[in-house]
Amino acid sequence: MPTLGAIADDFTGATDLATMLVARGFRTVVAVGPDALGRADPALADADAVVVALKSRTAPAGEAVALSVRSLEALRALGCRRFYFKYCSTFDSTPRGNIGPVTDALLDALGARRTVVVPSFPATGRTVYRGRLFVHDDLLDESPMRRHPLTPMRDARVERLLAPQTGRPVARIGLETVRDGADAVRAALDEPERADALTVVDAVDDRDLAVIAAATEDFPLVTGAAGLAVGLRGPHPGAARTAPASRPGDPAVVLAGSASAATRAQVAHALDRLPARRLDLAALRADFTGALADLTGFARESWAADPGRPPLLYAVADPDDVEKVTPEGAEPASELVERALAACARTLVGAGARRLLVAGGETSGAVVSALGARTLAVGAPIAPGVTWARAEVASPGGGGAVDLALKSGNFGSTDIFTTAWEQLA
Ligand SMILES: Nc1ncnc2c1ncn2[C@@H]1O[C@H](COP(=O)(O)OP(=O)(O)O)[C@@H](O)[C@H]1O
Ligand SMILES: O=C(O)[C@@H](O)C(=O)COP(=O)(O)O
Repeated sequence: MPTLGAIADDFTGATDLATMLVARGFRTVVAVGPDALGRADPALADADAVVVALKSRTAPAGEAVALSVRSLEALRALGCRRFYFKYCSTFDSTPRGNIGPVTDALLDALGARRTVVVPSFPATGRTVYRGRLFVHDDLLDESPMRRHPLTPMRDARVERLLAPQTGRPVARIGLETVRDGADAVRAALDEPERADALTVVDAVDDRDLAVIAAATEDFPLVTGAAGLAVGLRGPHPGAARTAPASRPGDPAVVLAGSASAATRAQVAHALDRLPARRLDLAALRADFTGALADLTGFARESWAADPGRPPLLYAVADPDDVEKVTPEGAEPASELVERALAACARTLVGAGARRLLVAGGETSGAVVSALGARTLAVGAPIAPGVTWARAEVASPGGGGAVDLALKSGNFGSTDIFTTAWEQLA
C-alpha cells in the first residue's frame, strides 16, 4: 500500500519525481490525474509511492486548487499519509499562482500549518542561495526562463515570487543553518515566525537537500522540485524499473512543443540528423485536419525511408518563432500547438508508433491525456529528471503498450533526441 503521495503540477515533473523516487527505493507509479486513482489497480496497491500527474501549472488558480485537493483526497483513500507537492525547479508560476494557492489548500486540507519550499535541484543546475534561485550560473530572471511563453520568470527571489500567491507568511532559512544540520533546521522551523509560514530553504547541493528532508520527515506536506526527494528513503532499495514495451526498430517519434533553451538546442542538433518538420501555425489555423495529415504523413514516410531515424515534429527552433500576439479571433498558439501535437501522437500511435519522446511539460500533458493513459510505470533513466516510462494507450487505429519519455523543456543533453533510444535497447 502506498504511504507517500505526490501531486505534480505537470507531467514532465511527475516522471521527474517518479524516477528520483524509484532511485531512492520507492516502488513508484505515476497516475494520470486523480480519476486514475479511483479504480482497483494492483499496480497502485503494490506501490510505495504514487505521483499524480496534473496539467495544473498554468490552469486558473481555482481549477489547480480543486484538482490538487481532489488528488490529495484520492491519495489519502489509497493509504498515503505523507504528501509531496512537486512544482518546477524554476518555480514556474505567476503572481496569481499556482504554487501558493495549491500549497495553501493542501495545508488546509491536511490540517497542517507550515511547510517548506525547496525548488533546488542541483543535479540539473538549480540551486537556492540567500533565497535566490539560480539556473546553473544565472539568476532565474537572467536565465532563458525570463522569456518562457506561459510563465516568464522575471525575479529570482523565491520569497518575492511566492508572497503574492499565498495567504500565509513567507519565511526563509539560510544555508548557514542548513549546514548546521537537521536539528538546526528543525529548531528554525519551530520558531514562532515560521509556525504558520511557507519557508523557503536554501540548498546548493544534495547534502543540503538530505538535511532538509531529515528535518521535515514528520511534516505531512513538503513542497519542492524533485531534488528534495534525494533525502527520502523508501522501503525497497534497488526497486525495479519496468522493462521497455517496445523493441529496437519499432516506429518512434519526437514531438517537441517546448520553446525552452535546452529544447531549442536539442532541435538544432537533431535538424542535421533526423527527418524534421516544423509546425506551421498559419497552416494549422487555416486547415487543422489537412496540416495534421501533412505532419503525420511526413512521419510515416520517414519511418518507411529509414526506421532507424525517428522523425522530429517541432514547434520552435528560434525564440522568434514564439508568437507574441495572437491574431484576432484565432486560437492562441500555445493551445494550437498542444492540440496539434496531441493529435499527431494519437494518429501516429494508431499507425504503429511505440516510442514517443515528448519535449515540454504542457505538451506532455496534452499528449498523454490524448493517448488516454491512466498510469505510467517508470522505466530506464535517460538523464537527470528524464526517464522512459511505459503506458497502455488508446488511439483510433489501435493502442497498446508504448514507451514514453516526457522531457522537461530545459532538461537533457543536446543530443537527447538521437541518443535517448539507446536506453530502450
Ligand atoms: N510558436 C509558438 N508560439 C507560442 N507558444 C508556443 C509556440 N510553440 C509552442 N508553444 C507553446 O509553448 C508552451 C511550452 O510549454 P511546455 O510544453 O511546458 O514546454 P517547457 O517544458 O519548455 O515549459 C506550450 O504550451 C506550447 O504549445
Ligand atoms: O522541476 C523541473 O524542472 C521539471 O520537473 C519540471 O517541472 C519542468 O517543467 P517543464 O519545463 O515545463 O517541462
